[in-house]
Amino acid sequence: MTNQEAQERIRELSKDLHHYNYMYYQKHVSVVTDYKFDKLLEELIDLEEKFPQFKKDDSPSQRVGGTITKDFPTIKHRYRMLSLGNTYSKDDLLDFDKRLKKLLGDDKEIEYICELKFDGVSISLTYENGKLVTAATRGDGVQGDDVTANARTIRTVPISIQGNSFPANFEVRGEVFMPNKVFEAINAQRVKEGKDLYANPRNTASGTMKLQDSAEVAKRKLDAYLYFLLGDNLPYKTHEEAIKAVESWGFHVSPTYKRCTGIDAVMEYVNHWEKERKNLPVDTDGVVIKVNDIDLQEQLGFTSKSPRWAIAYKYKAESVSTVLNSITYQVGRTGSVTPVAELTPVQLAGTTVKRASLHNADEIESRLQLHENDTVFVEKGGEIIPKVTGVDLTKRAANAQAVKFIDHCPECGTALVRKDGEANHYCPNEKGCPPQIKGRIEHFIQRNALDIDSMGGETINQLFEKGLVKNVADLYDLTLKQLLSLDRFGEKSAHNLIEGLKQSKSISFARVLYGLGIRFVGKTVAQKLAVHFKTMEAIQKASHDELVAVEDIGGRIADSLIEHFKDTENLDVINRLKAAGLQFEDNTPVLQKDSDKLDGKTFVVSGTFQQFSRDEIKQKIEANGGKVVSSISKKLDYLIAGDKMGPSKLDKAKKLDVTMISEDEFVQMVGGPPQATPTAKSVNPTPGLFD
Ligand SMILES: NC(=O)c1ccc[n+]([C@@H]2O[C@H](COP(=O)([O-])OP(=O)(O)OC[C@H]3O[C@@H](n4cnc5c(N)ncnc54)[C@H](O)[C@@H]3O)[C@@H](O)[C@H]2O)c1
Ligand SMILES: [Zn+2]
Repeated sequence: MTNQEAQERIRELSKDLHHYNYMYYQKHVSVVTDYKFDKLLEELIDLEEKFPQFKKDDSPSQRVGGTITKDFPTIKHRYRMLSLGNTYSKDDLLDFDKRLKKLLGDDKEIEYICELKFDGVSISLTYENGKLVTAATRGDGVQGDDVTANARTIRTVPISIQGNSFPANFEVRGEVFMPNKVFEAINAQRVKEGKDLYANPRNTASGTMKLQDSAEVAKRKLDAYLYFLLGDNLPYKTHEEAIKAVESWGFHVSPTYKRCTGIDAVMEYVNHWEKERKNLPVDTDGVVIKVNDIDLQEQLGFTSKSPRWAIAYKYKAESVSTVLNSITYQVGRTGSVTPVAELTPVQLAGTTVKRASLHNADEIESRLQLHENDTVFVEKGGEIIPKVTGVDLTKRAANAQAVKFIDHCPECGTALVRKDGEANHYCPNEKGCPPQIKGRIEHFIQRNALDIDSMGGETINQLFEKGLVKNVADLYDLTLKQLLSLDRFGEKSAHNLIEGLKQSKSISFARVLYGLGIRFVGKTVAQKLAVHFKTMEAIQKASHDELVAVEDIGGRIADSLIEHFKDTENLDVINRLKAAGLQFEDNTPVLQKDSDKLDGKTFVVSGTFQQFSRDEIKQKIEANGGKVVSSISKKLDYLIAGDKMGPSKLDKAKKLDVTMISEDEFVQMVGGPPQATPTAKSVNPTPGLFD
């Protein structure tokens, strides 16, 4: 390779790697596989070693890959957060062990701690006097994003540590991840909603940690494993002791770590988990091998990017090649079109793979540049949904045609549209496109909406095919006779369905509104709209300004509502549902505002009370302008402590110095029990459930 070629290649590699880093850390998207990324980085490091004159200070080989964003305040790390040297080769592990022995000038077997390498996002948590004060992402290693509010939603991250055997100031580091079960459930829900699938748990976890709304983060049920303790003058001599201490303070430490003396024992651990890791509830992409003795760690020190006393051995994602037979296109409830690769069946990581996700047009035409009958590589992205990762160009026929994304809906023939800035194509034929119509009916009858569980997908199919149901209002015109004309539909099923429809007439307005499937009107939004406007009529009449004045209703939602009500067919459906007797008025009792005495104050209610039920006390707080929250934090104004309050609540409140008041003190604050509420008390049978 000439100097010029090397310079050119280094420039090219640096540019690509910078781009992949940007996409991975900022956009939570893997443009290439980790394996490919690591190989390119290795090539760059290699070239820079041979041609050091072309190595730049800002080369991806010299810096931790992440960056900070402008969406969050920045936190400067007290101790730099580094990356790890990594390898896919077992020989390199032997070299690593040899290198360390040489550096230490001692031939004695080294004691290592092996841990699994969890595939998520790194997090740094700092504690002062046992209280969580900050949580930061790794960022560029020097400073990271302040994601404290989001980290607080992770149930296994203690906000306050029990006991008193911990250092006054310390930092713990670990990995925030999304358990595979949670990831699958989220994707299953997205399928139902006709939305794009998330690619893998790691990117979903990293995207989730960067959400602005921590209530949304809480719903995503992230978890965290901690694996590193830092602080000044800590008493621990080994990494293992430190980890055990971290565990004893109530942090979530994966029990999979193991002390291994000598590299042979390390190899055994690596080999054991290569298969076994597939049974874990979380993705792992390798093993991290750390020198156990902290003195030795200090002797070995760091390079610019990673500690010399640790290395990551990464398992190669299993990949197979197979033939792409065709591409099919699925149209979801919202009209979004998802391409799916139909493959010659092949065995992969224990299952037969026949289909793989292709995401969108860019994936097909730009990233993969698929041609007909290509031989493609398939990997299990995050071990779950198989994914086409690349094309074996050596097997491509000379005359193969490039695949073009369809331009018309495969279901109804309407020209597809793609909105600016969106990756997906949509079929705009909302009213006439069968999967969209059927999808809307499925949405309407689901458990969170009208809850008509006597009706399944197959029934909807038949009703649609026979022309009996074209929209949700048609459901209420169905007759017993029509139902009995359906295949495999007996008396009993027919009666059940009619009964289900009848019962749905008492379902609350908020759920009916949600069931209509208006774009962007999810469960919470529907609830807010129903409570605020009380009637469908009022919502229909509301102006854009009036809509966005409601808490949590943004411009996009308002636009969508206004758009929906402009359509005469939609109005017709609403009117027919009304005529059929469905609820279009909110009848949750009107809360009378007593005063503004508690304006801006937050409360946690815990235990049981003499004069109030918990719901009453909550109503009273709100009626006086206060807000009820569910968890005790430093920022909390008052904890109203009743009888049988949970001891952990009490402890926490004391630790955080939260003001605790009794029921009587609360009554004095607002004056008298609520007038509007009935006398019968609904005592909460399980104290602690509410808070
Ligand atoms: N596919 C892509 O486009 C793309 C782009 C950028 C980076 N990446 C991937 O990310 C890697 C670089 O990321 P990185 O710098 O975080 O390095 P890394 O993933 O190789 O290792 C360091 C990280 O491992 C994590 N970790 C998990 N378990 C751990 C444990 N038990 N002990 C210590 N650390 C543990 C920590 O978060 C730590 O920051 C690349 O090697 C590549 O595989 C992929
Ligand atoms: Zn269509």
